[in-house]
Amino acid sequence: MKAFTYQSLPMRVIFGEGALAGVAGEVERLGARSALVLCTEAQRASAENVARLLGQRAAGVYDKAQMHVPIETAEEARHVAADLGADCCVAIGGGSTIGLGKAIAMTSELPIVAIPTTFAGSEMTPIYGITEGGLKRTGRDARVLPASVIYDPALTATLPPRIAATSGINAIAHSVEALYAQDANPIISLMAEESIRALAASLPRVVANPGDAGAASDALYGAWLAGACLGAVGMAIHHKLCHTLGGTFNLPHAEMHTIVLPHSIAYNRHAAPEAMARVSAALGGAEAASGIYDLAERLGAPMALADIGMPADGLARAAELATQNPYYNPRPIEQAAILELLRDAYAGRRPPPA
Ligand SMILES: NC(=O)C1=CN([C@@H]2O[C@H](COP(=O)(O)OP(=O)(O)OC[C@H]3O[C@@H](n4cnc5c(N)ncnc54)[C@H](OP(=O)(O)O)[C@@H]3O)[C@@H](O)[C@H]2O)C=CC1
Ligand SMILES: O=C(O)/C=C\C(=O)CC(=O)O
Repeated sequence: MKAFTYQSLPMRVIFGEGALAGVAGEVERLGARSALVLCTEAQRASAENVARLLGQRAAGVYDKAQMHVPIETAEEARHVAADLGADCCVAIGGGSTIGLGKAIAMTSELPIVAIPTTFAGSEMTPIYGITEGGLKRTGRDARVLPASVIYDPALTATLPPRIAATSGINAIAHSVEALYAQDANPIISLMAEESIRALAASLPRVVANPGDAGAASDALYGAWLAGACLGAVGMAIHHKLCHTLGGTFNLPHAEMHTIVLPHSIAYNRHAAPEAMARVSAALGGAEAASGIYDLAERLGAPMALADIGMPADGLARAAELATQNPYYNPRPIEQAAILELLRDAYAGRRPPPA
């Protein structure tokens, strides 16, 4: 086995049906006494329930979390936390809400208790993303890694099937890229393959029956593993493309990942054969690129960038931006080939056989 480094991330995880009831204990364990509860407007009722569970340890609720964390929202939330004298944030929601908690932690070092309600996996990473002037800036900062994560499958039960499907494939994308990461290692690759297997097997059950607690639990387990992979190793062309498309064209995050992933895999299919074999094994033998495409289609996910608001005349610009300061990738990043990838994703074409 080749030499590698592996560093586990310092956090505590509670997983299971009813785990939400432990939120006050997690805040207390951090030594915090005044938690700002973060959410989106639509999930305010969930946040107010968390505040009730926190009792005297609740400082208030801030309900303006938004996708891609606009800097204006981040700065307003930072002021609210300071004005309330918050000494902790509790983020209940998807990656947008957890991302807001990270933006507050970046400048205040307030610890985060993350309560994910999608499969995005942000709770497991020290990665932040903040959007300013139409460009999304991402980076790694130990201060933004949540101190505690509460996974309660009941909280994903209200996810609309389309969101559950695409958020699950967002998680699969983390694991796919972890398998061919420049700093890939056997431990994370084991987690990545298991993550893809668990998600590919459970997402059809979640979409068919959102109330299936066992399916939700299996999907959340897969998302946890995927998030841990994303937090532990570097990403490649697929995540670079999605950050470019998300930040510059403000496309819906999980749908964008779902549409682009099969094409990113196809781009790398001959440059990372071992990774492709592990994706295929996790899919039960299907070829990696077309297997992910077929899974997404079976889940009823959108399959074309054209259908989620990508302007046709933006493709060349996207290819140009995505190839500036590119992430590591197993295959060399060539702008013309990336533009072809984006055109296939724009049209929603099924990747050709390997
Ligand atoms: N830093 C990191 O490591 C990572 C960051 N991200 C970031 O996170 C964001 C994407 O995360 P994602 O979770 O996909 O997006 P959101 O948090 O925006 O959630 C996606 C959608 O799901 C809805 N939703 C969430 N939870 C529920 C629920 N329990 N019931 C019903 N609807 C629900 C939201 O509705 P509503 O908005 O109305 O609440 C929203 O419409 C992006 O900004 C991305 O960049 C993603 C992965 C990793
Ligand atoms: O954009 C961020 O907040 C940082 C990372 C991610 O979104 C990972 C991903 O693209 O799913």
